[in-house]
Amino acid sequence: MRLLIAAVGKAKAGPEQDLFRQYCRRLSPPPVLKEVEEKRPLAGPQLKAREAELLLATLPEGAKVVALDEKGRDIGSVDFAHRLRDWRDSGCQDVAFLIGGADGHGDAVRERADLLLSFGRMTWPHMLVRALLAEQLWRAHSILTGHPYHRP
Ligand SMILES: C[S@@+](CC[C@H](N)C(=O)[O-])C[C@H]1O[C@@H](n2cnc3c(N)ncnc32)[C@H](O)[C@@H]1O
Repeated sequence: MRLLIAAVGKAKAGPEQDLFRQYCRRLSPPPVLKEVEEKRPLAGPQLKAREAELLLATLPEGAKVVALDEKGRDIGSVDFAHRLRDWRDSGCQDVAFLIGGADGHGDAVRERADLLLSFGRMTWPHMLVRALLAEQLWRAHSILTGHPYHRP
C-alpha cells in the first residue's frame, strides 16, 4: 500500500525536516511527500478553500484520506496501525495524509476525509506534524510486523 503525505508549505532545511526524513527512510517504500502552496495573496476562507483544492488535487483515485486536524479523533498507535492494516487488507492501494496550512483545513478536505486524525488538542507547527506523522507510520509498521521498536 502506497503512502502519500500532502502538505501545505515548503520545508526548509532544519531539524524538523531531518527528523521527518529519518523516519521516512525506515519505511519501504518511503511515503511520497507532495508540497502545495498558493502563490496568490489570498487570505481567510478563500485561502483555506484554495489550499483544500490543492491538497485534494494530489490524491490518487480511490485513496483513503486521513486529514491531520487538532479537532479530529485522538486514537492510539495500535488502533492507527490496525486501521492501516484493515485498509490494506481490504485492497486499498493508496492512503493519503493531508496536513493543512496556518489556518487549518478547508471544509472540502474535512468532507473528503475518511478519518480526521488528531495528535492531541494542542496545535503543533505543521513541519513538526510531518515528523510526528512519519514516526507514527514507522511505529505502525513496527506494530504490524512485530518489530521491537514498539513496546506495548
Ligand atoms: C498550524 S496548524 C493549523 C492550526 C489551525 N488553527 C487549525 O485549526 O487547524 C497547521 C496544520 O498542522 C496540523 N496540526 C497541527 N496541530 C495538530 C494536532 N494537534 N493534531 C493533528 N494535526 C495537527 C494540521 O494538519 C493543521 O492543519
